[in-house]
This record gives sequence, C-alpha cells and structure tokens, in this order.
Amino acid sequence: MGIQVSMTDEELGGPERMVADGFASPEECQILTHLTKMTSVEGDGYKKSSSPHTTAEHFQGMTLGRTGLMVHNKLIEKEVLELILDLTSHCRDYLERYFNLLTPLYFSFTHLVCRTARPEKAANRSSLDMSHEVHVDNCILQNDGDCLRVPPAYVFRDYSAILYLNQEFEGGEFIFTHDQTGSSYESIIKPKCGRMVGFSAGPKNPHGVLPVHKGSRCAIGMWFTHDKRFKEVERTMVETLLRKLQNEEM
Ligand SMILES: O=C(O)CCC(=O)C(=O)O
Ligand SMILES: [Fe+2]
Repeated sequence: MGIQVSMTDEELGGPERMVADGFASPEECQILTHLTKMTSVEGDGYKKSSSPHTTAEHFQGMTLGRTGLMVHNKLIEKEVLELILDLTSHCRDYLERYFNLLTPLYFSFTHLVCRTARPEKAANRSSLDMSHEVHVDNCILQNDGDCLRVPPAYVFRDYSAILYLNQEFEGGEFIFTHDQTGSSYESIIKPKCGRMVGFSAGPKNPHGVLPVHKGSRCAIGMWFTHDKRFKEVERTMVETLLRKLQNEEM
C-alpha cells in the first residue's frame, strides 16, 4: 500500500509538520481499535487518571507493556502485538526520511488511546472544553509564550506522531495553533484510518485536540527521541517476548 503526503508544512501553517495517509489498512485499523476499546484500562499511561484532560470524555489507554502481558497470558494473539510494532516502526522510518534526519529516532513511548464522549455530558459542554488542551510535547507552555524545558515535561522527546485508527465519531479534530491560547488555528486535521500526523516535539508545534462530541476516537500516539538513554523499555521487552515465542514455534 502506498503512502501519500496529504499536507506539507506550508499547507499546515508552520515548520516541521506533515500529514500523510496509507499507514494502515481498514482491517488493521479495525483490529487495533477493537483491541484498544475492549482491553485497555481507564487512564493507563495517564498516571491512572480516567479523565486527564476533560471530564466530558473517557480516556482509555493501552501501553506496549500491557499488550505484551496480555500476549504472554494468551489473552490476545501475538500477531496483534506484531502488527502494532510493524505499523509504528513504518511510521518512524517514514518520518526519519521525510524530515531528512541525520541521527536515528528511537521510540520513547507508544500509546494506544481511545477518547470517548460521555453522552450525559454532551449537552452542556463548552466549546473551550478541549479533548486535549493546547500544549507542546517536550516543554511546558507559559502564558507569555515561553516554553520551559524542565521536568515534568518530557524534555527528551524530539519528534511526535499520531496514527489514527478510525473516523466514526464527531469532533476530535487535531489542530496546530499559533500559541498556547489556541485562539487561532494554523491548521485543522480530521483523523481517519491510516492517517499519520508527524511533527517536531518542540515549541514550533503547539497543538491540541478539539472536543469529541460523539463516539470514540482511537489512535496510536508515538513519541521519539534522538537520545538512546530514553528508549522505550517496554518496546525492548515485547520484542524479546516475540522473539521467544517465534523460537518456540520453530
Ligand atoms: O490524539 C491526538 O491527535 C493528539 C494527542 C496529543 O497531542 C498528545 O497526546 O500529546
Ligand atoms: Fe501532544
């Protein structure tokens, strides 16, 4: 399946951003949406908070570690885990080439996430009640426009990408904004199966997610680093698990 770039940095209104389609087939999206909806845990990967951003939505998350545990316990097939690793690696390789990076990108975190509107909260929801408030992935945005590169910000994140898994929901558009107020969008991206948005993780790229008004919005969030010290431990663990299972089959 071919990849098509559908929006360049110029069309997206700022530098070091891109949107491309074709990273997952409808069948692959369906398998992973189902997995995330059915087996993820409220707040997993979000410091156990079931509503880290807005109480008008449920947040369900699934880390690679939890997926590996489920494969180990024979609750899901290993092919599902292989699929997650294959699709996300393809996204990473594509971004490295697209942005002409001279040093490799390592995964620092991979997260399958569904955001589901709570119907009982929909009627009174303010349009300012974002699904994910405007932020920068590797620093803490200040009111004066400064971005502090200090913990608890994930200062080691260099690039970010989101691979979308579905489109059967209302709202939930991804926005790039001019600053942290989010008052002016530079671009708006409608999620759909197989679409990836990729961008550098620093202050050039403030972004957020508009309210999900109806249904579940599922995606794989990926964060990358150039610094080997922050490589995703859970990815290494599940790769070892899969090698072990493949050897047992031989
Ligand atoms: O799901 C999305 O489209 C973006 C999420 C995001 O920006 C984040 O988790 O840091
Ligand atoms: Fe983000």
